[in-house]
Amino acid sequence: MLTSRPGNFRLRIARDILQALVLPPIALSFYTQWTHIRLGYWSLPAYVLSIVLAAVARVQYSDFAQAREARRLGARPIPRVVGKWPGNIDVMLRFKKGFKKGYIYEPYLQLFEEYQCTTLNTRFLWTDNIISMDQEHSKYVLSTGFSHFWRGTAQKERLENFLGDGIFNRDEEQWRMHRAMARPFFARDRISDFELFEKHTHHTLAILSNIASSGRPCDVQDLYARFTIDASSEFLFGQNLNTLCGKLPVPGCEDMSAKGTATNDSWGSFVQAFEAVQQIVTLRGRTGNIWPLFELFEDKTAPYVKAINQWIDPLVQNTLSHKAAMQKAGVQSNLQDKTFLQHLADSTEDAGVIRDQLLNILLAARDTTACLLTYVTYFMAVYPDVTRKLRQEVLDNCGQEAPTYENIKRLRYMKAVIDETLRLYPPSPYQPTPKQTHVMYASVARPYIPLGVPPATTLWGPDADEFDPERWIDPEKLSKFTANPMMYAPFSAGPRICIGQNYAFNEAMFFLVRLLQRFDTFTLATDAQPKSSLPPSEWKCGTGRKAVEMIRPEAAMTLFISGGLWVRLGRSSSSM
Ligand code: HEM
Repeated sequence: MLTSRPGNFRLRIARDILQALVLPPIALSFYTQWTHIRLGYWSLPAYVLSIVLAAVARVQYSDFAQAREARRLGARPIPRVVGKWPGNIDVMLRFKKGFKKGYIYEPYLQLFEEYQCTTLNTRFLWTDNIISMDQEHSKYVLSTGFSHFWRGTAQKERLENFLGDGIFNRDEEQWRMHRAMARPFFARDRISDFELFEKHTHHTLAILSNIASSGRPCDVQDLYARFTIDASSEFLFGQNLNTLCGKLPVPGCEDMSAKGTATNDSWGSFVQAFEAVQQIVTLRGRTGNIWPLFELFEDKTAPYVKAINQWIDPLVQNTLSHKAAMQKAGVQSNLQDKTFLQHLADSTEDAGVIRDQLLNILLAARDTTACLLTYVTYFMAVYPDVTRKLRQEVLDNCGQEAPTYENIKRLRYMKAVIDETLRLYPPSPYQPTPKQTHVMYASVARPYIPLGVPPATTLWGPDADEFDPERWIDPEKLSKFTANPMMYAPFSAGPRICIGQNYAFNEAMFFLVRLLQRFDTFTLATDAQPKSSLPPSEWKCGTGRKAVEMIRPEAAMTLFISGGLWVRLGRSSSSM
């Protein structure tokens, strides 16, 4: 049931090329033979013309069919981007440059502003691609109209080698099965296992204290990723990956990885590969459905996936060996005593499936919560008043003790800081969701656009791009969100809503309590930041967050800070 792999991307592009470039000349050749027309010198131009005419006819027919369908459904067509060059190639090139040099989401924002709308069809190379930051649209795609949408073949083609059979890359039966299998492991008693959080938090803080006492800066983005992967691997797979024990990036001399920094050891190789492959699949998405043309002779993800597998396969093998040993010994354990990985192994012997699901969950659990903690730390560094207020709340409610579930529920200001951070920097900003059945949305990338642009201002008010945790406390400010909850959905919505949301909140809040009990100042260490990752000076002339940003936010499947977040931590005198 689990192993039906989507088609090979080379076969698909070969079929497309055949349809576009070979079939029209063949049809013309049959026609000329049948009608005994001799083309002579005109053969070549006629064949070329047949290709062009067939392409035009295909596009015209698709437009006609869409318009007819829109009339039938009483739908309003989505405005199309009209570039200067055929196939909107000029806009594509502008996007490429914008994503490389500009501020995050800028290419999308510019288009929305140019066309004065919140949903647009970019129609690169005559292929519909809908981008939207419209809340009603999101609600329909993710929730009320869920059954009309799916991940679809295009996404699977892009991600197959990386995420394969995992939950993010599957639809319908396979997705339902993954979700049903994972759900019991996120029940409240399991996700409130604070002993586990304490163990990994303690380890992380010991490292931070050691670095802080020497006055050195630390790339907390890298450290938080180690913390989240160690905690979640033990929580879900019963195995501590112990990445916190590895070598740490050294300020000023560390190589930049695709996202942050990476050490030159086994963990570093995994990180390099894990992040590089995310960049490649993001680029594939931005290139449109012709991306296989650039990978005809090599699947660019292949070497990285190989490196990831080398790191992850021992985990899978351990699980299968454990299962075999249990079976041999005739031991039957119930669900309550199993880890998620053991439960998964009970349903399949296929090491590939186990590996894929493992990787999907690690991606979900590592990068997202690490991103949240990284951006909260960024804001604590930029706004010392926020840090002071957070710390006071922590000391008032928890003193120097490890927080309990009940303590955490009372930390209203901390929850507001987290919500505000997720509003400005949603760790998982895109959820490509193409249509499955007849609806008037062809395919949807759903960028969250929380910045200072007109639509965001219309939703959140004139201070939309400002970091203001009071937005989540002050009743008048909060009423904006309560009247329209879809304007804030960092965990997505509908049947595919994040399954780890409460785990993430518990983990992040637990960690922040312990962090603030020990440290009271956070200072950005731009001297340690790799130079190429600093925000370009021209950003200062921009608007909204771009003008004030002291780091460079970027997105490749998940959000991150280019080059990492380097900070110096000041130890509180009242700490343990
Ligand atoms: C701040 C932290 C987190 C954020 C912002 C977040 C956000 C999201 C979003 C937006 C989705 C939908 C993605 C899509 O449809 O493509 C999602 C799905 C998911 N998340 Fe999270 N997530 C977080 C933490 C976690 C953690 C810690 C775990 C597990 C330990 C987790 C597990 C999952 C899983 C398994 C899915 C797939 C659900 C499905 O397709 O049915 N997430 N998350």
